[in-house]
Amino acid sequence: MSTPPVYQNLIGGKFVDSASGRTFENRNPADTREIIGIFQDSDERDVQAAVEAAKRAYRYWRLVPAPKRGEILFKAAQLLVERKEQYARDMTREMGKVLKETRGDVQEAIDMCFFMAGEGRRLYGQTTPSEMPNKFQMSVRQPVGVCGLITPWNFPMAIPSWKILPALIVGNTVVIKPASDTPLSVYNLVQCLLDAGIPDGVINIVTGSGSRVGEPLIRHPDVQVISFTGSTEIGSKVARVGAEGMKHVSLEMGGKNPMIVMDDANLDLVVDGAIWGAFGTTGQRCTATSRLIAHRAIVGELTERLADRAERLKIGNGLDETVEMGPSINQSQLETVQRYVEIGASEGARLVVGGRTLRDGDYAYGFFHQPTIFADVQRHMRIAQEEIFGPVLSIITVDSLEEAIDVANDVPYGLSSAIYTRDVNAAFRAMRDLYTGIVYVNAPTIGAEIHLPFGGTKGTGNGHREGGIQVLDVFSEWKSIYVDFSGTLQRAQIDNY
Ligand SMILES: NC(=O)C1=CN([C@@H]2O[C@H](COP(=O)(O)OP(=O)(O)OC[C@H]3O[C@@H](n4cnc5c(N)ncnc54)[C@H](OP(=O)(O)O)[C@@H]3O)[C@@H](O)[C@H]2O)C=CC1
Ligand SMILES: O=C(O)CCC(=O)C(=O)O
Repeated sequence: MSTPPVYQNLIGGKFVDSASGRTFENRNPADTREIIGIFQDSDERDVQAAVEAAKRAYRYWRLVPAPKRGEILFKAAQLLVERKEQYARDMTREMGKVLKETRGDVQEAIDMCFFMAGEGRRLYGQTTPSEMPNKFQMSVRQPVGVCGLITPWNFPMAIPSWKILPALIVGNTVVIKPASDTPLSVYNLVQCLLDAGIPDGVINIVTGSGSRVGEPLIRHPDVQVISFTGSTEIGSKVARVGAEGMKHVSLEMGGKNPMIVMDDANLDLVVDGAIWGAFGTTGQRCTATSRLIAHRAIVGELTERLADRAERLKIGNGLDETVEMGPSINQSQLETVQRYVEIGASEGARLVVGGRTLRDGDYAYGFFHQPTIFADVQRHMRIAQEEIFGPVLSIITVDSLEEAIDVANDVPYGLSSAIYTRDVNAAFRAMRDLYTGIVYVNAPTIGAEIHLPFGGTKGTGNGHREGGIQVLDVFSEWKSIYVDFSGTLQRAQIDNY
């Protein structure tokens, strides 16, 4: 076997070893015998050096005209296009999802890069008329400073791009801590930005554990913005620390996404949508369809058809183009799936298909689990309330649209939802009443596009959005500017206040 490549931290434009000299391995979740790379096991000292570098670079980068920053991003997007296939293959090896999906992940980074490049020529502010004669006023966005970005493993390039690119276009500098399961995709993205001409210190990468790298990063007094995607447990910690330091904090923490299927729905569409919504990316999307809320009139036929399709899904190494579902990301995630399967059975849900870990033959060295469907699930069971982040779909039966919407909203999360119906009135009522950040009509809960806001209500986040121009609010401050060109002290101004 060839020696795995070694990746160093990127600090101030230089690739350097961690202060401790320690490293860790990144292995392929479909075949853990394969080491993807050796990465730096960093600590607080490396975070300190990276934040200092980002702080120095900020003095220069914030003054680079935004259209120039946009040109660099545009060039990076072109490089990503050229390297897309290689990066998708790297991502499948480090994360496990199938090639079609990793190509989509890189494509999202490309889209975000072009989108934010264009923002370099907009970054629109406002002008308003003044209450005074001879006075002009406007509001402009200004950068905030050093941004600390903490990213998950399920969208190893897309999610980092949703954070890095808006931060940079506004004029901030960044320190990113990638998920330890998928750091390579962040290196690939950043390499394109470096090759496109991003100056030293504007982007810094520090790899290592959440506790030794993530924590010091969020606590660092010179980090003004924290953008985090991951678990609710860590997200709430980030929020608490951020509040103490009066930082901008943006959190995206998952979902328990419902797909409502009414009795008039096109079941061919539903079966396709539910299979990819639930089992695409092995269920490891925060937008994954994890609850199917089906009308009693069609639930029997739908359950049978879904079970048949799920049973025939080809599971394996995502580099094989015929494979449809890859492994879970790691042993702990696989154990979570197993635990929830046991919980579902013990709660009295009916296991329709799947439910087992795959260990034989080609599966022996990976974290594979069968696509699993439970029927007769009651709305308050744990498998209907808690995010599993694995290939498990719960089917809940309802008798009306009102009940379906009530069940759909009755969870602690509010990221994405879907309704399948041919009744335009039902569709509009669902669009109005589903309390989620994203609603799909006759499409599954996955597949967001980057130029609309992405994020959710309730426990999904803290009110911010990634994607769309709304993401710029996380990475900027508004400054209102008043220019008085009368040459005198205007009386009305004094009298008014
Ligand atoms: N909303 C989403 O898209 C995602 C949701 N999840 C949810 O989270 C669950 C667990 O996944 P997991 O990867 O463990 O999620 P985590 O929240 O632990 O990890 C997300 C990121 O936070 C980092 N991190 C971990 N601990 C800390 C800390 N104390 N301070 C700062 N940063 C930290 C991680 O680093 P490191 O990788 O080094 O641990 C990683 O980069 C999943 O089952 C799923 O429910 C997970 C991923 C994405
Ligand atoms: O499929 C989507 O809508 C995007 C999903 C996503 O970004 C996520 O699961 O974190």
